[in-house]
Amino acid sequence: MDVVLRFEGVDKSEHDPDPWVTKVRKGTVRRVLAYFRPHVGKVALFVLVAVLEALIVVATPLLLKELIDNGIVKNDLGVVIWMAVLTAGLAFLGAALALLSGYISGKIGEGITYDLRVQALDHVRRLPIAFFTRTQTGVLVGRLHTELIMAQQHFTGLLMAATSLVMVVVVLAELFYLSWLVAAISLLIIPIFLVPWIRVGRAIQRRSIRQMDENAGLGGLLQERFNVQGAMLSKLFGRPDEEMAEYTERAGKIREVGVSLAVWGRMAFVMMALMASLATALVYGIGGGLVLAGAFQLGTLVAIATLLGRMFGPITQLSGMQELAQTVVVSFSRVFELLDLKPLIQERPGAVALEKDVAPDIEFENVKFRYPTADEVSLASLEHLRTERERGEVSPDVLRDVSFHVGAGTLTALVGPSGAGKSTITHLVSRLYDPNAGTVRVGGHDLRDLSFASLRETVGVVSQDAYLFHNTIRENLLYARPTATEEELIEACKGAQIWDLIESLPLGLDTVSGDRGYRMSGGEKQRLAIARLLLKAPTIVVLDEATAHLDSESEAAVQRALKTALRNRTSLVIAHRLSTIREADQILVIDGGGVRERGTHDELLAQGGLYAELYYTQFADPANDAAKPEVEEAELDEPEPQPAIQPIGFGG
Ligand SMILES: Nc1ncnc2c1ncn2[C@@H]1O[C@H](COP(=O)(O)OP(=O)(O)OP(=O)(O)O)[C@@H](O)[C@H]1O
Repeated sequence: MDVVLRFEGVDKSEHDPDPWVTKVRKGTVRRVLAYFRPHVGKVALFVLVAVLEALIVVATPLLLKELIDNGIVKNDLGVVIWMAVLTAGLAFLGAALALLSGYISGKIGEGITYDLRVQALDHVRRLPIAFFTRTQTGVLVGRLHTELIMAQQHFTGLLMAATSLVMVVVVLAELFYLSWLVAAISLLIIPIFLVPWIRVGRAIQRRSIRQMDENAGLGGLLQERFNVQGAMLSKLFGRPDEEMAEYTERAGKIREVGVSLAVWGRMAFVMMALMASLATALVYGIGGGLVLAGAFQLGTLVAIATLLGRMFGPITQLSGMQELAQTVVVSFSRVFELLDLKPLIQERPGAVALEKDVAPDIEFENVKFRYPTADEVSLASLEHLRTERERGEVSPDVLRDVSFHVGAGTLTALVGPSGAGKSTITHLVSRLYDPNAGTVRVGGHDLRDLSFASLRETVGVVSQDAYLFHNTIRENLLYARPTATEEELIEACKGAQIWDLIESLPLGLDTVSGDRGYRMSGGEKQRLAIARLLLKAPTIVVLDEATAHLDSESEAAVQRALKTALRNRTSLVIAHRLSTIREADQILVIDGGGVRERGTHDELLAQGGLYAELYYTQFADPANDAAKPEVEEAELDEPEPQPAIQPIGFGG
């Protein structure tokens, strides 16, 4: 077998050097073996038990020989009874040892997989956001979970195969001791059985891998289509017939490979049984002749036949050992591949913490930034589509020489056309990415000098589409501050204008929200996110004001919630509402990855530049009352009609 495993859902042409295939790097075996180190004691015990098991297996035929030759043939009932009792006793001991061996191999296999899994999870959670934006979630989850389970199973299988090695050696030694002629003949005929057996093994292996591929492919597709957003998109835009055809085709492939696997599995079983029967016939044929010729006794013949019967299982297991070992190495190397991915954003040794509860200022100085390419942050094997890599992806500059200062405790509004770079600027403040040149400072410190813990504490982010875990509202809120009391939770919810709603729910704070829970509107979700922010009480707030999907009532409530959230904090807001923009101490008009204009609303209008243009474009829609200065105060208290089409000028 080639030491490769293919990844799901990717068509591969025959001669294509395929990045979706895991290639085992040099040193991988040594690396796998290193995981054994903490389990050396258990491995030694495992080997000891394997030897004892093998000794019991070879002792039984000797007892049978004794029973026949000195008991039955010599008419001695005492020997017959003793030997029968001893055989039964050994059978019990053998069964107990087999259980013990299974337990130890399970402990070793599970222990090593546990170590690897914990290490991988810890590593992946440290990877930068760029990794997650590049990676197909289903494949990543598969790598961290399903494939590891498989690796563990193969690993345990490998350990069990190792016991077979001990067994075969001991059985062969005894065969030679009993009759070198029969032993030699059996050694010669074993390959005749083994060659087709290995072929069957390979056929099964190939089909198992294909089955995994097909299952993972359908799993990934379902994960994408059957989550709430995916289901919504496919209901609104999907082509049900084509979609169903795709599901059917994939399910058909799974069925096909499943049937083929069942047939080949049965074939393996039949071959085993056939092998054992033919061997028995052969041994009794040749051995019977030798007994008649007086070469050895009847008891020896029975012992040899029994021994051979015991040898086929271990031999067939051994025949698959090399492939099993390769599969284990491949499975591990797929996780190593992840572990070797260096996090682009790391905490500097000796990183400092910002002073708590004091709003710091924010400064961008000649910041240049481009999003990392796939090669820089991700693995080809974790991406679904390969087009970018194949074309030699280049990543254009998104921010070119951005400089600005946000005073401590002030509000800066970012406005500008869609794709201008506003969100990117906010990403740099929370250090989701590091700039390629220039510096981002908070409280006078380069962000790269701050500890992650301090940065997390300082910067709070509310995005447009607030994400909630599938858990109770309470747990979602406590995520921001696990120690918060009931009173603090309620206070935060009141501040975020969401308490009335929560109170009206039958289960209140214990209502399950998130993907499969209580369906919250966009505005409600954002207010809950604001409550989460209030609980966290950061000194810097980064906010992407919601535009879409807010009814006028919840939009007014969100605005009120924001007033509380932004008070006494340094705020950077991607602003979509005139009220926020007018309240800002400074407006930055972002265009083409740079700060094109800066000033207050009135100053910028007076300049008659891009801001004024965007502003009047928005005004061009007479239905857009939100943009009219005179209704701005009222909108915080009373619902008002909203524009049918969102303004394109102030963000996207
Ligand atoms: N993760 C990413 N990887 C690569 N390019 C990205 C990524 N996110 C954004 N971009 C690109 O960076 C540019 C700036 O995007 P950004 O989201 O900062 O714009 P924006 O001003 O916030 O736009 P909008 O108002 O529409 O949200 C765009 O050209 C966008 O395509």
